[in-house]
Amino acid sequence: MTGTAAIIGGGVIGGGWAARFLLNGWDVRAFDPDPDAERKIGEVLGNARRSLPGLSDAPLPPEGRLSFHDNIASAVAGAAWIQESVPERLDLKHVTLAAIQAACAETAIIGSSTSGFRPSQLQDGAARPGQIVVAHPFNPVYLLPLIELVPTVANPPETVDAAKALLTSLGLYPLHVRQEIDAHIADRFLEAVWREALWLVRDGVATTEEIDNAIRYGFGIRWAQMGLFETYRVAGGEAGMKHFIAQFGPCLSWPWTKLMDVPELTDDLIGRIADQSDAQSGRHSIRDLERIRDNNLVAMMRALKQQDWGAGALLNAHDAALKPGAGLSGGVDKLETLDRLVLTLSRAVPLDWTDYNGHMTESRYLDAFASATDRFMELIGCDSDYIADPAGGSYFTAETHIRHLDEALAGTRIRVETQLLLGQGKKLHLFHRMYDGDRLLATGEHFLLHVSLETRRPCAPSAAIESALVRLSAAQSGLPWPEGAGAAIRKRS
Ligand SMILES: NC(=O)C1=CN([C@@H]2O[C@H](COP(=O)(O)OP(=O)(O)OC[C@H]3O[C@@H](n4cnc5c(N)ncnc54)[C@H](O)[C@@H]3O)[C@@H](O)[C@H]2O)C=CC1
Ligand SMILES: C[N+](C)(C)CC(=O)CC(=O)[O-]
Repeated sequence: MTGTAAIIGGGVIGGGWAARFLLNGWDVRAFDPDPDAERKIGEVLGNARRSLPGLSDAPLPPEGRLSFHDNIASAVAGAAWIQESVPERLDLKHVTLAAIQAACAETAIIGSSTSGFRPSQLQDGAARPGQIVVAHPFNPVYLLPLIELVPTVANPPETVDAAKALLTSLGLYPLHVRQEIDAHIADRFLEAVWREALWLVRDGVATTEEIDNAIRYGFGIRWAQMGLFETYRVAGGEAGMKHFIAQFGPCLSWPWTKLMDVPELTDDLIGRIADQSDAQSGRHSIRDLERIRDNNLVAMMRALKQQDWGAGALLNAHDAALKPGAGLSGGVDKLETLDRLVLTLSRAVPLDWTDYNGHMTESRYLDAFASATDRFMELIGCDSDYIADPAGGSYFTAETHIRHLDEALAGTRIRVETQLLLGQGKKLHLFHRMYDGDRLLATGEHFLLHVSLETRRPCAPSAAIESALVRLSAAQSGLPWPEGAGAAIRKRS
């Protein structure tokens, strides 16, 4: 699903929304009175371009077009989704929503990024309350999937369903908050933890760094994959959740927690927090910290993809839904249509594929070529069913030669085209070329043998695979022998 979105307010959050829409193929029309807005959104978009596309193992649609507008009326023209992300002041939100509704289509959905206001507060006095919902994101919006979608009874169910479908198509997870409350669900947690942390600093119990370490070396990692209740279920052991609550319930009462009291934000406390934060992180610029955060988030979420768990399972489901381009076999060729090189891989370079030289690291070239080979095997019929069949077999790689010809940076959209050099009996000789547009980045030459998975010895493939190879050899017979094929590393004079 693509279309046109309007972003009203292009700061930290509006910029993130713009990037999320653009990189999922939507055109974005932005309005922000700040003369620096274009630069700021451009910087957020730069971070998003290097991190979001590679999070997906399927190709994202071509990037949409970003335009800047002098006023709200011009920005919202033709937009199917309008995201309001102006500062957190109710009077400003009301004025902004009124200006949006005066000019936008009645069918458009207006999402507000508000962290704390209830949707009924935003709808109060609106021309068409049913058009406005809370769509509360998490920073960075281009990477984190959670959106708290908070409607009221004024919103028709079709609007809520349409909002969910649209947000899901952007790779987001719309958590439908069924009962509106101040600060929704997630910010209630964040504020509770934040209050406790403020007390710990105020009382001199811990520094900002010690508090961050207490989170990131322990329960923070746990929360990222199982949340709170599943984590505590495990902690209850075989005796279960009731035992867990009986054992730890008494800890909830004073003096262990100060969650209900708010420490006074005196100049002294604010100064202490700012000084400690400078000592902890002042050596990094905010842009550096954003990049470090994005690298870590991508690496963690890609690890969760491998486990098909939590946010990783969500991302895998999104990959599968991307059309064309579901997983390994998506967005690439089908054998029936081939009379040329075979497109065997189309994806972006993930952040965790890059190294200390700032470009795609060497082992990932083999990773990409191995995926291309897997896809080629699928195309000729050596797919998971064939490999699982006791009478079947598989291909084992016997020799590989990779040439690194040009650099690929994080986010670069790469594709691999494959030439069949030999497909005869048990022998399979492939030549992969990796491109960024017309730029040849690398070649991979691979010699494989078809092997019986029972005897572990080379043997001829099935008749169906042999005939697919014959068809493909004939289709590619006019292609010249690739430059660089058959070459080894020669002694240089
Ligand atoms: N920063 C965060 O961590 C999160 C913030 N939010 C919510 O997102 C909203 C925006 O917050 P941030 O992006 O952090 O603030 P911000 O201060 O970074 O950006 C606000 C932007 O709105 C622009 N603006 C001011 N008046 C405007 C107007 N009349 N029309 C259009 N644009 C106008 C400003 O120039 C600025 O670029 C708030 O409602 C906030 O609660 C939601 C999730 C996380
Ligand atoms: C601090 N905050 C309330 C603005 C935070 C959020 O709304 C969500 C987030 O990204 O942490």
